[in-house]
Amino acid sequence: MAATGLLALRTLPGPSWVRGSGPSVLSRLRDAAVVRPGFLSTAEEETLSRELEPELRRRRYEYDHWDAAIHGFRETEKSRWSEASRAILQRVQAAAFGPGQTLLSSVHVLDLEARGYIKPHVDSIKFCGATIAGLSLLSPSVMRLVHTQNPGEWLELLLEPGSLYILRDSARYDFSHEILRDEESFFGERRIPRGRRISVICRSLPEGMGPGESGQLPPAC
Ligand SMILES: O=C(O)CCC(=O)C(=O)O
Ligand SMILES: [Fe+2]
Ligand SMILES: [Mn+2]
Repeated sequence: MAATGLLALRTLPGPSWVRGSGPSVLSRLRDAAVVRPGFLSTAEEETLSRELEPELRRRRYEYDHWDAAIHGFRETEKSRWSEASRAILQRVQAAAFGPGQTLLSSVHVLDLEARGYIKPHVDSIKFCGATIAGLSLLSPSVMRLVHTQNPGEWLELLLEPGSLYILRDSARYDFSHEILRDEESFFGERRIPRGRRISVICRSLPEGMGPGESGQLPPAC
């Protein structure tokens, strides 16, 4: 029994927080769709949510028109951070971005209420570069990636509080991403009940765009 268990473990096609439609997509996106569970310590999670909470609370949740990608959310673009949070964001930068990549000067903070969700979309290639890196706080959620040309190819990422996800290159350009609504929030067979979730998202600038030009960016990507 033990030997069979070990063998099964060793032949699993990916880590237990990434699932996919098959071994090919899992291995192709191994470095392009990455989840690092426990990236934040509990103290770091608290640092971020304590800093964000008062700013978010001033805003109302939006339940947009039918064609909007995000439902049941409030958000802010934040460029001034406490020293403790800056240290966290620097760790994200070191973990997710290459030395040649410039980041958007403000960080996108998105607060999804428990019944909020994000429909499939690809972030604008005009305003965002090759890499998107997001920290998740408060509630677990499932992010699904679906190949835009071949919907039979998909990945699901289990985003626990304190985790960091990174989407880059093919995962960012060739796949849509979405955050599943509570009724559909399953990671395989496993039900992932959705509560309120805050994400803190860093993005690179499109290649060839200098940091000086980022002042003209729209409020969200
Ligand atoms: O909340 C997230 O982690 C992703 C948000 C997102 O996809 C977006 O704002 O474009
Ligand atoms: Fe997005
Ligand atoms: Mn967006």
